[in-house]
Amino acid sequence: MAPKVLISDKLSPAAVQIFKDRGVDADFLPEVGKDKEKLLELIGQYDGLAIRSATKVTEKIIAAADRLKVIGRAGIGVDNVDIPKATARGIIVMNTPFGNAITTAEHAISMMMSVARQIPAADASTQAGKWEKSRFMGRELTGKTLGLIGCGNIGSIVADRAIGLKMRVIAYDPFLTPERALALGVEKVALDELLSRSDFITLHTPLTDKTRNVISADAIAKMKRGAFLINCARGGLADEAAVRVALDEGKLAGAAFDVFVEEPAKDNVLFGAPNFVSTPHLGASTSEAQENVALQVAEQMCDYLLDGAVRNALNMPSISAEEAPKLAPFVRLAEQLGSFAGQLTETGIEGIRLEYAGAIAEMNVQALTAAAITGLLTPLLQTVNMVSAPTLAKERGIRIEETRREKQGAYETYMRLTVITERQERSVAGTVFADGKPRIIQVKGINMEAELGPHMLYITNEDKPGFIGHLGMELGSSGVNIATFHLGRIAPGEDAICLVEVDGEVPDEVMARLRAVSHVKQVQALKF
Ligand SMILES: NC(=O)c1ccc[n+]([C@@H]2O[C@H](COP(=O)([O-])OP(=O)(O)OC[C@H]3O[C@@H](n4cnc5c(N)ncnc54)[C@H](O)[C@@H]3O)[C@@H](O)[C@H]2O)c1
Ligand SMILES: O=C(O)CC[C@@H](O)C(=O)O
Repeated sequence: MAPKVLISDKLSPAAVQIFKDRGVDADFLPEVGKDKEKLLELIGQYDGLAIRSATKVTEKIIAAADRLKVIGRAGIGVDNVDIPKATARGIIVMNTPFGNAITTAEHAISMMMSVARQIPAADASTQAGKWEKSRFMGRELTGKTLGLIGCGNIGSIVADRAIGLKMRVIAYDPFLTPERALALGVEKVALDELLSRSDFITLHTPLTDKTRNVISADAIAKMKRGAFLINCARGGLADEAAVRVALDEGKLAGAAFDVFVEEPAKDNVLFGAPNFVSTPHLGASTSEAQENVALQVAEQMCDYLLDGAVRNALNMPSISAEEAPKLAPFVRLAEQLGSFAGQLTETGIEGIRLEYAGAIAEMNVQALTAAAITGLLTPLLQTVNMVSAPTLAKERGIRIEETRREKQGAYETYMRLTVITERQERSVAGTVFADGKPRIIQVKGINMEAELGPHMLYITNEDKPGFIGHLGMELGSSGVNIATFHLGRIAPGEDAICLVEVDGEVPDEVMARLRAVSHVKQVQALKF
């Protein structure tokens, strides 16, 4: 029986044709994405679901999706898909990371020009017969400083176009290496410097815990009076109420938003503010981009449904069906080592060294390296997966070194990942035990043995009597339950590391109290 795909958003008809040509039954029902009940009723009949942003693939939808094997997002952002729930049900989530990048970058440039010259207001006034020539005084772009927050696919295209407009481009992006910045012709700066120097600021990051409200009232206070703000990335990167105040007070000369905290935006606090320009999430809406992403998603979904081949999956490594079961725990180990190091890395990564010893050295090391890079980049990049991770690392000028060795020491398999940054080298090593579960066995050369849980605390401290009791008391009195506790140290009295698994997220105020515990040097929450 041919696989069946539901297209529940407005995808280009080109996608329907691809499915048909390749022998996949496709139902094109673009209104279903907006009708939760209808989607819930229908989803159980399909092997594939092709979407844009209107369809919300929630836990409830996934629970009802008995046959679903793949969700294909024609676009970049997958905020509308519950990926952990899809993963738990073995459903692959794939996207098309590059198909609409140029179009979205062009929209950001259009919005910048539009707000700089007050085009929408001038248009409305002119068509109302007012001819208010003296009301609309614009700002020239030439020679002005454009600050990019996020310099990935879209940010770097915006940089290229802005340089063509004779702007000076500066960028804040922790993953931008100096070499990549040089190649793009942008100056890499810290966030505060970007805020204080930019005439125009455009946002190009995913929405994560670290980027939410990156433009807050405090950030706006650091900006130049009369600066402009453009957001064509994700609602929530800017605090909308703070932007409204800044527009009303004239601190910001204008703002242009394509994306909003709540979409569809019907009654937003920014509506009606002075020199505020808006579009209804049109960043990717050109016929070219929609054709690109529709064709790509249809081809990718057919490849998977018909041949089991995986491309641009966000929750599944690209490995053949035969080797998958054997490799799976080692892929998990590689991802955990990468994620561990990535969550502890604050500055630009110059290189990664991967050492494989024992039986692991004979495996599909390329897949394991890709898994390690995926884990490393995931805290900062929205769309990284095992297929794209090596390319993304290369594009960012991150050097990858791999070495394979025979078994040494006590472990049958040993994998060590070392991250080389501008400032330091940090290594973390692990193995997979006979129970198939990955373990961390070394951090910064310090031996320990820890299984990682969903919520971990990474603590570095001086090895002094009383520290463990003090830490336990602090966590206990704050109501934080300890699941597991692992210790390691260089030598008595020297640097020590403590990995604590806790049952749930640790509130900020508790983190602050832990940092104040005597002999503690660093406390960081890690999620796996
Ligand atoms: N408006 C639209 O229709 C539309 C269309 C496509 C993409 N988007 C959105 O645009 C955004 C960028 O997409 P992309 O394809 O360029 O993604 P990308 O993953 O290629 O680039 C994101 C960049 O953000 C950087 N970054 C991550 N965390 C950061 C932080 N805390 N501070 C500064 N930089 C940080 C990363 O290092 C990376 O270089 C995403 O949010 C995406 O969903 C919107
Ligand atoms: O599908 C759209 O129109 C928006 C897509 C965009 O937000 C994306 O993340 O790719």
